[in-house]
Amino acid sequence: MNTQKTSLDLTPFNQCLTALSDGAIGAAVSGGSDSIAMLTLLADWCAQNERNLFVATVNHNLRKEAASEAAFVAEFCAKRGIAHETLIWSGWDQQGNLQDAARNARKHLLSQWAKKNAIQTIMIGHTKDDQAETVLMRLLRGSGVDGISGIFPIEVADGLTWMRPLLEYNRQDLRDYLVSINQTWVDDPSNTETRFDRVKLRNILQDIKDAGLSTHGIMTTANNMKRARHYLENALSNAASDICQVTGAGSILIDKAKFCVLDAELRLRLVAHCLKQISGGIYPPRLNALEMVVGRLLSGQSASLNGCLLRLRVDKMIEISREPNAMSSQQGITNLFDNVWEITSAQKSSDVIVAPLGETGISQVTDWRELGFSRYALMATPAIWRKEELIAAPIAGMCNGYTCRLTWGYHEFLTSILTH
Ligand SMILES: Nc1ncnc2c1ncn2[C@@H]1O[C@H](COP(=O)(O)OP(=O)(O)OP(=O)(O)O)[C@@H](O)[C@H]1O
Repeated sequence: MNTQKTSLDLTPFNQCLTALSDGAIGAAVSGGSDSIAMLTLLADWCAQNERNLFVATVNHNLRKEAASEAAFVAEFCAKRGIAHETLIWSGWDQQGNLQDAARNARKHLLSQWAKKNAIQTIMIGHTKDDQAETVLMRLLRGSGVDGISGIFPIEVADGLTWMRPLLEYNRQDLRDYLVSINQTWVDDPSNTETRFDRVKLRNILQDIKDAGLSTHGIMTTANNMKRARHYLENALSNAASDICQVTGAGSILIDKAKFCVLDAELRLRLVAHCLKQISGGIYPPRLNALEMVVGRLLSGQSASLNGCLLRLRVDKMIEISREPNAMSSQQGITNLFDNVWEITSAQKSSDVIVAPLGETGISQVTDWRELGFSRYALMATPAIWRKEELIAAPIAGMCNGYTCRLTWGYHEFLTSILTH
């Protein structure tokens, strides 16, 4: 246990860390007060518990001060002998919501960094204030039970554990603590830019507090919703084990007759979970898009969402499969393909391209019908190409020295329904 004398009650922090598994710990640190407070506490905890700590700062390349903020974190780490890396994002295409795009990119960069350093758990500095802002924002957007249950102290996504050890702390208390130990931080000017919804809500929450009202009820609501969410996830897990099958071609089959009589909430959840599983997406689809897709399925029509195709087959099964045009091709056989396929080969393979089999590929494969997989599912399985020439399509039965394995199956599909 951390025994350092501070004005801060370390019980919630230490309690959260009891759930840590072995191995290296990563921390996402922007240089702001929340993540610097987290880093300060973590550095002490890791030193006392002889654990390896790695720190990353994402430079979103959106403000000129970002490089000096990353340097501030790097300097903090250098003084303490902690490994630090700055991860640079240069990918905003000026489309959609900038804050959402930056958050998604950050999560992706942090995941890659963690995998490179064999980090199992990434610490994030979200606080009670972030929780209140998030719940309010989701209320305004019309979220369901999951959204209103807010952010979780521990979450598993993209093969990693994301931990928020400061979720029980107020930002002001963390700042007071930093001041008390003479630790500075950097203030990100975009945290006060009122063009962002989150900043508007932050100011509204402050007005509520200034008016003498407590915002604590927001946390209570979030916790009540978490309980309801837990119940719904269990119900979904039971329903999915009854009506779903996972195919070896990476698609999921749902018995349409049973789907139609399923509770409306469970129908939405089931489709969302299938999409998340198949596309490897970190974020679930938006509720209104999901409702539209479920409506189409109930009336026997096909739909497309989150890079997946949903269609009714002649055998009255709904099949959800990946869409080939949503998958990126890959030079050589290096990482997982489309996040889910593991490909191996005995021969040198740096000159080949891995891309979905697609229309062009499947027309060159004989006997695929005998394998029992649908054409749509097979077209979204990996194929090995040399220029335009198809070399192998292992799942479609054309191996030529290559093997291909789906990294998830029925068991993973069911267990990942239960998020906590
Ligand atoms: N640029 C970044 N690099 C690394 N981690 C980041 C970055 N931005 C945010 N994070 C992580 O996500 C958490 C929540 O981010 P958010 O944007 O809500 O920041 P915040 O509430 O202003 O926190 P902070 O005061 O630490 O910047 C941060 O505490 C930190 O752990």
